[in-house]
Amino acid sequence: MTWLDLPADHPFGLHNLPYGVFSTGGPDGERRVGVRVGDHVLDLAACAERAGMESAVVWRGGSLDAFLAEGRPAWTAARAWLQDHLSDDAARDCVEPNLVPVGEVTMHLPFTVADYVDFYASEHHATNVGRIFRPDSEPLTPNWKHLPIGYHGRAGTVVVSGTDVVRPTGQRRPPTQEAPVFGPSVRLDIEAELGFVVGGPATGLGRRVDLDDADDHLFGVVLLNDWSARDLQAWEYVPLGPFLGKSFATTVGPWVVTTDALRAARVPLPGQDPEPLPYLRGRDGADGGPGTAYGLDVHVEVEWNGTAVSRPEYRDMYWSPVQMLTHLTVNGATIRPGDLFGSGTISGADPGTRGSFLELSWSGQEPLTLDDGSQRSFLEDGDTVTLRATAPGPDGSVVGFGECTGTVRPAV
Ligand SMILES: O=C(O)/C=C/C(=O)CC(=O)CC(=O)O
Ligand SMILES: [Ca+2]
Ligand SMILES: [Mg+2]
Repeated sequence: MTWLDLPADHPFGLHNLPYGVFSTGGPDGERRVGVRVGDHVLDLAACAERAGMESAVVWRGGSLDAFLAEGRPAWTAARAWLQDHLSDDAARDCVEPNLVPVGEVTMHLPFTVADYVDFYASEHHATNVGRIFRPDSEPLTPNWKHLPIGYHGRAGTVVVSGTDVVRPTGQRRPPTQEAPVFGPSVRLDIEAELGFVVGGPATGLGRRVDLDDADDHLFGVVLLNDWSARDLQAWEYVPLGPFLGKSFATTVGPWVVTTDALRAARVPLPGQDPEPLPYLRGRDGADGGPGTAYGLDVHVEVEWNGTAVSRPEYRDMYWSPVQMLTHLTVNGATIRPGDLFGSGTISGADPGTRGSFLELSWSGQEPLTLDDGSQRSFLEDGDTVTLRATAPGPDGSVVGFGECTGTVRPAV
């Protein structure tokens, strides 16, 4: 217990300490790196400077970029320093003046997104989409259980929670027609995902990251909504995969929860059969615990205009984040700090755990009823979708991710 007096079950207690970038005095205020502590944001550079910490400089500059580049030893040291400082009465003088109530801040994109990749790591999601998009084929393609399938997305349209999403316009082919039409998407959807934030030294061209080293490149985890225009997607994706149906916006949560804070949330994967090729194979954990290719016990909630419509469980994901990162570099492609990769839509076997409206409404055949009595299959203008998540922390504590929200605006 410290002078901060945070309840033990607070999702932003000292066991969490996620990083973000905030301003006060509105969105145009100076951007500062912050750490969420309870219902406050700690101005990290100001606090560290006041404490005479030499490395405080990495937190100046209004983004996490420099800190991400430092790598695992610096991340671990910073976490230990924060935990010490925030629980030491003697440090109250440098902490307290630099705490800003969370209601007074505007949150910004926490880091410069370098390359953005999106995977497809849920067997249930891939099976559902396969059934809906390709009813005449096997739902899972022959490669699906041999490699984590992904595509390269658009880093420049990754936006922070709270940013409006303009309904995309493009080509779609109505079901009864041969020729495409042009106009606003009429099947705008979401995808509830986690995003993994890469840090540490950039790798060189031609090098690959071994599975055992992948963790050292994983700084943290954000909530991620991969907004998807299903009609644009269905018409354009053969043969090269997702393009304009997904590149118009991807929303991330404002808080980067560190992989250090998620140690207690590691769980074994649901099971991989057939066994993957050696470069993707982890080592088993002791006593049935998580191995080196671990899953994460993160509980996600999807809310549509205030109605909770789904509760995806990240532990249902087939591929581990370290397998995704390893696979991403196996051809010698470089990674660098600020790279972001999405897990893919988080869907489980239970219909109440599906992470997209395409699946929840089964492509419009089974509309959902919201609490206000209205019915929905896909998004209407003015609709708001909010993702939330928590994970178990040490000793019965809870790790919060905050919210990842966005409202749909009419097409231009
Ligand atoms: O199976 C398909 O054709 C496409 C599926 C997706 O929507 C791709 C995607 O974004 C991956 C995911 O979120 O799991
Ligand atoms: Ca996706
Ligand atoms: Mg997207």
